[in-house]
Amino acid sequence: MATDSPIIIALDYPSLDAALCMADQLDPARCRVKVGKELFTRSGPAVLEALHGRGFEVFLDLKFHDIPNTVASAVQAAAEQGVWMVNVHASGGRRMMEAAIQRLEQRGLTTHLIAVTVLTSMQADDLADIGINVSLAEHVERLALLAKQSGLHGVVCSAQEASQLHVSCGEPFLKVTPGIRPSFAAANDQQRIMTPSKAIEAGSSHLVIGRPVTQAADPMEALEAIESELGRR
Ligand SMILES: O=C(O)c1cc(=O)[nH]c(=O)n1[C@@H]1O[C@H](COP(=O)(O)O)[C@@H](O)[C@H]1O
Repeated sequence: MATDSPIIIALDYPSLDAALCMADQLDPARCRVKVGKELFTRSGPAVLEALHGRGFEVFLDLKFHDIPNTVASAVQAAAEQGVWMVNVHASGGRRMMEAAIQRLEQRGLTTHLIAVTVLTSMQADDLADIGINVSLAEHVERLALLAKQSGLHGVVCSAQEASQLHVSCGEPFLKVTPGIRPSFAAANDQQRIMTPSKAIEAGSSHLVIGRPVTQAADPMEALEAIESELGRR
């Protein structure tokens, strides 16, 4: 079931049962869901089947980063399981991204392929630690342009960079933004954060939201507060 909601709920849970318990409170007409490293490592493809069976479009967030052939094969494997979106690290480089998108095209697979620019948990200091001495905004833009030139459908970035990428990468180019924090939520380990409404105003196409909903005392109330902030209820 396709939804026009920009909201993607991150199902960061340690077991299939816990993830499905949350999914069963959600409505596939009102959001998509994201399966990340912990849940997929524990439950494997069974979680994708279970979520697809409930009508959800799934973003499989495994952030592949390896040699081109390995990443292309992993992206193909994800797409053949019917996921709506899958991601790689843009820092894997042009040849890696081109191999991945070409593999999808050769097989007629329509899964969205996007690239992580700079993780939303990072600040300028963290980039300096790994030898990157340009500004964070500049590095995000460089990786986003590389993803676009490699033929990818969009990027993962922070909402703080979305308006800049709207200008430099043009449209249509997906800007999937984690680090979303409604005013009622704690930042946790996220550094580059923004509220849901500001993120949409800045040009985010999709908002990835985890703990502000999944760890709220009443997750549905938290989701509804976000929907009303976005004028969707
Ligand atoms: O690719 C991602 O989804 C991602 C990229 C990024 O730069 N930052 C980031 O937080 N994420 C994911 O987005 C989700 C954010 O969750 P919360 O911080 O709980 O809202 C987590 O599942 C992260 O793995």
